[in-house]
Amino acid sequence: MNDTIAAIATPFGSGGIGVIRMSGPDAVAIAAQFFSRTRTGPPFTGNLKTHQVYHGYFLDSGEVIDEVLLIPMRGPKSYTAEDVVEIQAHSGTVVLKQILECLLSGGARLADPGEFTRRAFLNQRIDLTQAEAVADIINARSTAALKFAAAQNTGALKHQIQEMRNQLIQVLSQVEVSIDFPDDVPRENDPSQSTADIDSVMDRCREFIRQHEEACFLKEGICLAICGKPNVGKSSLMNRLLSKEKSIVTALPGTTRDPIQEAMTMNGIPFVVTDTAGIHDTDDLVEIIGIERAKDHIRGADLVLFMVEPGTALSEMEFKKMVPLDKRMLVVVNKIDLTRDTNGQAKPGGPGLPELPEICDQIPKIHISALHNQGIQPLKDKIMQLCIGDLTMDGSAVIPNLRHKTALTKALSFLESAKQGLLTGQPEETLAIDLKNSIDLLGSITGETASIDILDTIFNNFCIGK
Ligand SMILES: Nc1nc2c(c(=O)[nH]1)N(C=O)[C@@H](CNc1ccc(C(=O)N[C@@H](CCC(=O)O)C(=O)O)cc1)CN2
Ligand SMILES: Nc1nc2c(ncn2[C@@H]2O[C@H](COP(=O)(O)OP(=O)(O)OP(=O)(O)O)[C@@H](O)[C@H]2O)c(=O)[nH]1
Ligand SMILES: [Mg+2]
Repeated sequence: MNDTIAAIATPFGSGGIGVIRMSGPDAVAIAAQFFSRTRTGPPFTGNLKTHQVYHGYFLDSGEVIDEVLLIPMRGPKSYTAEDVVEIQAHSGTVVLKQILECLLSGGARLADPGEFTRRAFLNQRIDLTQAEAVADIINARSTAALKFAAAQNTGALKHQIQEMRNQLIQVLSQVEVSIDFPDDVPRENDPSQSTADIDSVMDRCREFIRQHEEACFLKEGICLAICGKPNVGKSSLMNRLLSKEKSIVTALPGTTRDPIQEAMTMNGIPFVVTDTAGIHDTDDLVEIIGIERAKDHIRGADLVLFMVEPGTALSEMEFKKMVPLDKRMLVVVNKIDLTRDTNGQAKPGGPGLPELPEICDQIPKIHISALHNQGIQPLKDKIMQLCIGDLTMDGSAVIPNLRHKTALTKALSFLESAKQGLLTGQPEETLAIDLKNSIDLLGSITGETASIDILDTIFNNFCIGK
């Protein structure tokens, strides 16, 4: 990286200030050609000290382009670990472009998307998980996602993966000793320490993989669909969850036709909630289309709230027609006020709890009254539990990233094979290959063994100037 790159680091459009940054060996010299402490020049020739803020003017052939602040940051104590210069100018596309063009004419090259962060990685200031965390911070859609990305940015995931990888390197070195010096190691060497080490790394891989879906929910948000027969109170629940009158509620069955969608956050996690048309057999053309759309949303949902009301019965056939069985689902028994008083005592003469087919036995259930605002907080807690599970929000390492999951899954299968090899006394050479493969796969997560293709996919998804 012996050239110097430059880019506008702030978004296009007007704003308070705009930042242009440069990184590379000539960054300070290039900036100095255009910088003066006074409006009339001459260019600053003194020594620009690192991590100091200089007030002055950006001049193009003696003409003031803007009043700016200039910050030199000498490597390795900089974002890229190279010499970095930031120029803070007034924001506005024309000003920033003009300054950038001067820097390019002065010897800098326009940076590729993500190239600053790529340099930070190539200069080993950060690893790949931290580079990915930078992108996740920029794209975070919720406070929860931001918290995990920030933890990853400080190296939480890197350290865990490195620990696992080091543990395997230990095992591999034992194996290699017995390949190289077979006479020094008793043949019937006790493999239990090695299997224990492999087991512990496998457990940690499994734990990351198990939490992957929950971690994705944090990052991407969760789609909830409220569905059920007409008039059970779906729209009433929608409005309760949103705390506003979004959907029309009437005593008439068939009120909701089009799916009604709205975004909200619960416990810092983004949700998109969809209220759908009541599903039943009908000849009404509008309702038929509404029901088709309801089913599309049910298929696309991460969690289906399947609503039923007291005094009704549902056959297995009816149930299967409404929701696919493989869905993450919560049965919401609404209008519980009709069967129970506020103390939970059965109301004499009131309708009984809905009768559900046996296949619903395993599905979690919750009782609420959307009309009387009862059981809404327990419902929210249940939704969180079903989607996020035991993922604690303490910012510990998670893998909200398919690349990590794929690498861990492959590493796991090599470790499985290595463990079998150990137990069945297979040749050390085969064992060593399995171990090396899993070590490389863990290394690909942090970037120690990542290919150029992986780097390109990661950094090309960044914006220019990052
Ligand atoms: N103006 C500005 N604001 C910014 C950034 C930036 O580059 N410029 N950042 C860009 O993303 C973020 C801050 N991230 C940064 C991370 C590391 C270093 C850095 O210079 N690290 C060196 C020196 C640390 C030190 O002096 O203690 C290092 O780690 O060696 C700078 C910014 C957000 N805000
Ligand atoms: N007693 C009682 N009535 C409720 C409750 N929740 C909703 N209702 C009433 O049930 C009726 C239907 O409510 P909606 O929310 O429109 O029901 P829906 O499932 O959206 O109906 P469709 O859109 O027609 O499928 C309205 O009269 C509501 O006031 C509840 O918890 N208890
Ligand atoms: Mg409705």
